[in-house]
Amino acid sequence: MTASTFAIEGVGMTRRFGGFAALDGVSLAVPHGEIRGLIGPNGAGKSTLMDVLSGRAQNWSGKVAMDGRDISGLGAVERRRAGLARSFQRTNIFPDLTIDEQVRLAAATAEQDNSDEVMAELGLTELAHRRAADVSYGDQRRLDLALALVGRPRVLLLDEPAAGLSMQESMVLAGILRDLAGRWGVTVLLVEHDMEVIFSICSRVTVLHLGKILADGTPDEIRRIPEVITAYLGSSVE
Ligand SMILES: Nc1ncnc2c1ncn2[C@@H]1O[C@H](COP(=O)(O)OP(=O)(O)OP(=O)(O)O)[C@@H](O)[C@H]1O
Repeated sequence: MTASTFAIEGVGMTRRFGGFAALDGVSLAVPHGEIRGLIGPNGAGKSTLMDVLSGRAQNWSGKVAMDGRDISGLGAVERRRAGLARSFQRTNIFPDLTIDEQVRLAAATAEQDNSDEVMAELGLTELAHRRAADVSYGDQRRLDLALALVGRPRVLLLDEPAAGLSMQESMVLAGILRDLAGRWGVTVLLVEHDMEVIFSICSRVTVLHLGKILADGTPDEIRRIPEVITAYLGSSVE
């Protein structure tokens, strides 16, 4: 056990492109075991924030800590070894490799190889020997999630895992994620445009707008904020 209550914490995170601040002094702390939603309109800075937390960003300032340990100086691979995994907005798979090959490849960068367990949890065992290009889009999204989950990371950063899925497929994926995160004790930061997914599995939601935090609260609090209603929920709250 550590003294810190926060599995992942970013303090004063700033990233500029020229004179433009894509991320402008953002601080965010996610307690152990929480599934935190991160929402905001296109260009709000969500992917930039994920880049800074995961170690992919160059030229940023501020601090990132896991369990209270400053990991700001670590690169993406070192952070992954430290238990911080990330999935990407666009599918990150190699079309010509089999599902089994890709999961094992991802496991090579993690501390423990639990490929079989992850494939079973995500319903990929039956498809393990098929090429990624030959399975359905929904299966590919579950493979993306498997690649992030292999090695049982302590913290998982997910960038739109439900993108392109039907409502039903999205809710199934959300259920798998909630169940696994709960059983494995994974802390999750989830960027997702699908509000049904966000509101169904997140205990708190942070709203990012123009590189700053606009609001932070429970799903019930967030769904009453006028900017959120306008951007995501149409004119009615109910
Ligand atoms: N490499 C880059 N060079 C210049 N500007 C960039 C770069 N990457 C991001 N930006 C700008 O930074 C801002 C934040 O982008 P970011 O991708 O983080 O937003 P986002 O909230 O993830 O958006 P989306 O929901 O569309 O993915 C945008 O205005 C974007 O144009």
